[in-house]
Amino acid sequence: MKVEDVEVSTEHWIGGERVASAQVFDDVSPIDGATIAEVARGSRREIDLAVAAAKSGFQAWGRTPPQERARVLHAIAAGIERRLPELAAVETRDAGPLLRAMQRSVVPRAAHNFHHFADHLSALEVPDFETRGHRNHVRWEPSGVVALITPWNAPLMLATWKIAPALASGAAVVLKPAEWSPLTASLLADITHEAGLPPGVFNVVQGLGEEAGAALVRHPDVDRISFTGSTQTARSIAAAAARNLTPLSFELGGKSPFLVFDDADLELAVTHAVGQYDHAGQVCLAATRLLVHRRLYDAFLARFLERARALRQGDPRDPATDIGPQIAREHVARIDRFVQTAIGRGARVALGGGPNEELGGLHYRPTLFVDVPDGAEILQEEVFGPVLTLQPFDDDEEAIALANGTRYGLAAAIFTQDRARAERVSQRIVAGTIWVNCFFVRDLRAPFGGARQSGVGREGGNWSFDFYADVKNVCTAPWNDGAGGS
Ligand SMILES: NC(=O)C1=CN([C@@H]2O[C@H](COP(=O)(O)OP(=O)(O)OC[C@H]3O[C@@H](n4cnc5c(N)ncnc54)[C@H](O)[C@@H]3O)[C@@H](O)[C@H]2O)C=CC1
Ligand SMILES: O=C(O)/C=C/C=C(\O)C(=O)O
Repeated sequence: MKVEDVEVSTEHWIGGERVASAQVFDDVSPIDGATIAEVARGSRREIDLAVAAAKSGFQAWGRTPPQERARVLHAIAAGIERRLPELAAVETRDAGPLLRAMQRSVVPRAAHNFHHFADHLSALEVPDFETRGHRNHVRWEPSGVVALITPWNAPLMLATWKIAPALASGAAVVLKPAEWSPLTASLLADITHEAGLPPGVFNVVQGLGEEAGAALVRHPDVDRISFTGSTQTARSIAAAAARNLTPLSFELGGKSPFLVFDDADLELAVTHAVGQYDHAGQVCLAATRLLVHRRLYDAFLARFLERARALRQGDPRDPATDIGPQIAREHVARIDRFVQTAIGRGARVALGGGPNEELGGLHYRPTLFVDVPDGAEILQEEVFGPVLTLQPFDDDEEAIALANGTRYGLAAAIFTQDRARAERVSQRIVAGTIWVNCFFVRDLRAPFGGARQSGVGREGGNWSFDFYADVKNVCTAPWNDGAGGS
């Protein structure tokens, strides 16, 4: 079928072929609430087929020389680059991100995910060290079938962030994309095929989490599970994985702090603080708890409100739009529940505070809470919408205590012009990633993941290979064949 004039298959991609299901589910666009596709609703049957196809595809792919794997990955990246306009248009219609962000950064990042892990594979440095004349030689061996489960908020970018290192390591993949934004995964399947990836090495099963997703994670032939999504879903996946002792990697929710010290560059800090509304706040990393030194508090608040009031909500395809819609009406209602509960607890709305009905109710107004009572839910739970809180602090100790005061530990942002303070505070904040005087600067060699309830394990660079591959050490005694060495 056609979405934004692009031909997109709504069937699964299994063993190099399109496969239908008896049942379908509706894919609704967040732009106008229209049903844009009826997508195959996979069940245990399709998961069994896909895992079997991956197992079979793995036999040859796992033995394919790294240079050849890297070549195919670069070809996939080139396919993504070639089809950038289509991928951007379809994902914007499907999930609601700004079209210009898709074109400028998200689709290029998806291609970069493949280029990066292809290059990483080619340059993989194999540790080799000696123990009393014995040589230890470390190898990353292909592991088998990898199950990938991804969320709706950044479907193409987050799926390729996992698919690329999994394929690079020699594994075969079964991807279950989120049911709220399933379409670019289907286009990606076409791209992998055009790039020459052999049948069965990459499979996509569409469907609902509790049905197709649950069947995939409990499958005994799955060798790895990598999941990005909510902390709540992670618990049921961990329980399923426990039955087969399947190794898992989780990238989960967050409630990241944004610390502005009294020596910070105020304009820089405000620019990044307002940026936390990007993608209508549907970003796991979003630093939604603004913690500002009391001396800067009033100036920060005034400047923040001025900048945030200038943001334009609208159609994400319009270049003048800064903030697009939320993913679904249910999600708008969920965000509003958090906001109304906060108001009920006595938090004061300094900005926004409800859906933008003038735009049809799928947009939520950028919202800022001040004077929030200690312990309020809005300071603790991930809203996953354009809702920020602002709290003052008096000294570094209080800032650190507030920053660490949730069950999450995904990321943090620190704004200060004092290097020593940045170093000291970074050491004490519990988070997988800390940005100092910047935000969302990503290098794919860096470890990425969350502490506490924000994740299990790290991906990125060697950490991805350590997870997706079977790491093996070969320890060899000195040879007595006259050739020397071990
Ligand atoms: N740490 C990170 O890198 C990121 C984390 N996220 C987190 O993702 C969440 C938002 O995404 P959602 O799609 O709402 O999360 P979700 O947890 O509801 O769903 C994520 C995926 O899991 C599947 N799923 C649901 N129940 C399942 C089950 N029982 N078994 C197997 N699979 C199941 C869904 O179909 C979907 O594909 C937020 O909490 C956000 O913070 C989002 C992006 C990045
Ligand atoms: O850069 C990454 O690998 C992950 C980024 C996460 C998001 O973009 C998100 O949650 O939206």
